[in-house]
Amino acid sequence: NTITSCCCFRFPRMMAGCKTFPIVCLQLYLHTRSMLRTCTRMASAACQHRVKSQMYAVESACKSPFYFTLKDNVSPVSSGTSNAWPFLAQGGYAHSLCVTTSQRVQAARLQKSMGKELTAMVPGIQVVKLLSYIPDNLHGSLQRGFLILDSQHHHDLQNKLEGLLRENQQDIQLCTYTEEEGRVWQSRWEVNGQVKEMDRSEVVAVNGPMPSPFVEILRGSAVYSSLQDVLSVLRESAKVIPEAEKLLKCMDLGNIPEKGSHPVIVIEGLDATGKSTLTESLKQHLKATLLRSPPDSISRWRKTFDDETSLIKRAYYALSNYVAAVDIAKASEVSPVIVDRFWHSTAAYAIATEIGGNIQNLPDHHHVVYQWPEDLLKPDLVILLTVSDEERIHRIRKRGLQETQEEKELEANSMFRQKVEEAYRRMENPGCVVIDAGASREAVLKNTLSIIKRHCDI
Ligand SMILES: Nc1ncnc2c1ncn2[C@@H]1O[C@H](COP(=O)(O)OP(=O)(O)OP(=O)(O)O)[C@@H](O)[C@H]1O
Ligand SMILES: Nc1ccn([C@@H]2O[C@H](COP(=O)(O)O)[C@@H](O)[C@H]2O)c(=O)n1
Repeated sequence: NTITSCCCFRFPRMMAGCKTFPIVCLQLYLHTRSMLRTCTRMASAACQHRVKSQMYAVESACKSPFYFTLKDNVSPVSSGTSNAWPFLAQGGYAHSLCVTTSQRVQAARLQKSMGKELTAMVPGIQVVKLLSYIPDNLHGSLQRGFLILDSQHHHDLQNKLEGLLRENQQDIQLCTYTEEEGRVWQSRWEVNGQVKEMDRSEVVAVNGPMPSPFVEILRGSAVYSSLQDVLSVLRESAKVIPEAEKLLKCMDLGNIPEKGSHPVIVIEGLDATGKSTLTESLKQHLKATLLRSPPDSISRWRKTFDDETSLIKRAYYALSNYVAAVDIAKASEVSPVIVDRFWHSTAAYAIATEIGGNIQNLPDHHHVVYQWPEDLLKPDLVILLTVSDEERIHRIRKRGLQETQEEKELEANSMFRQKVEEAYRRMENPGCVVIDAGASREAVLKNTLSIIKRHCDI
């Protein structure tokens, strides 16, 4: 950046009036371009190699992550190190695949497609999320990937992984882990004409940091904290997703819209907790305007973004709240506004999807991911509807609509539901007022109206 700014701004000013100015400028430009290319190549090459302090974190379904690092990285007195590898029991193998490209949209899309490919590769293998990073530069060094657990040592798996490496040799790093007499070795593979084992290093299990890197990377990769963050991801996405370009054109990038004098009330909750039923009734009772996020103006692209990586999908939903805020602001000048889902839905689902395992793995209370973005119109009241799992599933079945993939997952995965609801409960500024929506429609409406009266000037 410094070189470019010097070339484009400072240098021309210094040279103004000089006859050779255009030639010098061109030479400087070409030189700068070649230097930048060399830098990019060096950075990419550095990514392909091991860095001594590199740490790996493996997501675990029911516990905190499993961490390991190169043995050279661990001081002999460092506590908590052990080499009990849960994955390598009985002569099994494990492989790690990390995406090394630094372009985040490209990296996220490659990771998603690799995840799909790996899961379908060989029956019986297990694929879990893995992060590789350097502790004092987590965001700058982060590489996402997978640990592939092959307890039965399938012969064709290694060939298939080599195929993947060959196809994506500039963008991924492949390592294999084997255990020999209680010591675990990491072999790094590289394409050099053919796929070759480049080097072998001993790795050891170590204690990990709190909060875990899976929590630390949530902000900016699934939970956004400003419109600028969202736009930067969508602008990068627009190079490969035409719908992102169209979406950006819908965004009015003027000032932050200000709420009118009437109250804005958001209704949140898991699917089939009764949000649509309640919001329709509130609309009638309060003579309110009913809006939803995503708003109709951008919902035609929802399916495209639902099929995208978390980074891009969540950017779509985050943006949809900013787009909805413009309508909410206008409507609240003339009547109360009821909003069916808003920011809390975007954040709660993103957190619960990204954080594997159980509720204990969620970011602690008051974490930054639970905070309302400062540049987003703030509602006066957020109500969270909760019902028991049995009742909710009963309502889904009775409703008889076709379920989305996410709804199917929600139905199948009780832990996921609990994490979404707990994330909702941890939201702050504004937090949620929780209503038991398991009662009759009339009782839920009555209870909600009395809470609205208490909190808002209605
Ligand atoms: N209090 C209630 N008691 C019994 N059934 C209810 C109640 N509220 C809503 N229902 C029924 O439960 C089903 C789901 O309700 P609704 O569509 O309002 O939920 P929702 O939260 O908007 O769902 P989604 O988020 O999936 O759109 C509907 O068939 C609705 O008629
Ligand atoms: N503001 C929002 C609204 C929705 N989502 C995502 O959509 C899913 C549910 O939408 P329904 O139309 O079925 O209510 C929800 O699970 C979120 O993933 C969002 O992120 N932000």
